[in-house]
Amino acid sequence: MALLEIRDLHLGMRSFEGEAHVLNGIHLTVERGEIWGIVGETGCGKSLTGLSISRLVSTPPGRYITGSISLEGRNLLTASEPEMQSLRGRRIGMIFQDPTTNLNPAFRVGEQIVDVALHAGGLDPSILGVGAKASRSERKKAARNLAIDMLAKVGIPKAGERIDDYPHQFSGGMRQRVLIAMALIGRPDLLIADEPTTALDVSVQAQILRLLYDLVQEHQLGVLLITHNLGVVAQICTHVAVMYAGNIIESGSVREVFKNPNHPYTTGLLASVPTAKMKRGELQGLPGSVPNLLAPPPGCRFAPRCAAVQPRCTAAIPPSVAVAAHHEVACVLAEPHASAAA
Ligand SMILES: Nc1ncnc2c1ncn2[C@@H]1O[C@H](COP(=O)(O)OP(=O)(O)OP(=O)(O)O)[C@@H](O)[C@H]1O
Repeated sequence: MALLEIRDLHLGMRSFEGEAHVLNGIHLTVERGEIWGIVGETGCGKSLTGLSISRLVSTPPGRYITGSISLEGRNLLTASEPEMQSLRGRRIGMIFQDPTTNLNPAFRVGEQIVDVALHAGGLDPSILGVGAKASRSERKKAARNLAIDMLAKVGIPKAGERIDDYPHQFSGGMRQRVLIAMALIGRPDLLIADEPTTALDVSVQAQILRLLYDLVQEHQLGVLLITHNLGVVAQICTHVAVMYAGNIIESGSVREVFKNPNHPYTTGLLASVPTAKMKRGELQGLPGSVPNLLAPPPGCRFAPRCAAVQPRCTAAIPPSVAVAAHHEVACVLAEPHASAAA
């Protein structure tokens, strides 16, 4: 059974201007030990996919959500709110972009991480390693020790002392490490990391990504890494899902998709990445912009920007077809490759 299985996920949002169909039939399967890079231009639905899995899309503005999201067979869309709360504290870990807004400046780092450890320990006593009859002070002590261990594990030097500092006494990279420690303290099976290193300088970014990679090797969790950075995906992800205007238009193993991109959007996205070897003026951008999701174009939503558009592209959304093992593409251009692969 897959760790995470998303089938035909649709999400609608209501705003002052009208109703936007922001996720438009997402399919995704994540196994343990896989790190999926979710990429695509701004506004294509990456964050809302992550928030839908943890069921954190508030209603309103969320209007409807249909399809299924299964965590080892349990459909999260039909789970009760208390069940979701315990899943979020234990089996699903989340890291968001900005460490300054996700730590409360008024409380010591230790108090915040110990709270998370106590919550996780309440859901699964084995996490704290104390018996069911342990007193509150014994549980608190175990939670503090666990918090210090986790902080040390994510590379906070002198964790036993730093745990009593306030967030403003930590650098941006260290605050992000604290958030990673918090997300991992419940030993999650699935980690959703939404641009976890965007606000950090490149050397800290590299350290944190290395840490994530090592943790996946050690604990065999599944990760969804939402990012704009295709270089990061090439470095640490095993798989990639390319999103465009609410759909996954190409997905598969990083090696296969990056070596042999089939969808014109993926090709354009890869051509937009600057490299040190490029000559001045050689960098290509993608012409046009993501469509307004209040009134998306008919058929393939990329058609108005596509240089290879054909009349049938606007008739219906092309189905996703396998063009090789671990490589699927939703584009009419991929159909001949699909028959050849079959
Ligand atoms: N609360 C909301 N109300 C209405 N529409 C929303 C709301 N939140 C997001 N959207 C719309 O949903 C679409 C997808 O948003 P989402 O945040 O998932 O994009 P994203 O791919 O993560 O973008 P970015 O890379 O900029 O974070 C966007 O068009 C956005 O305008």
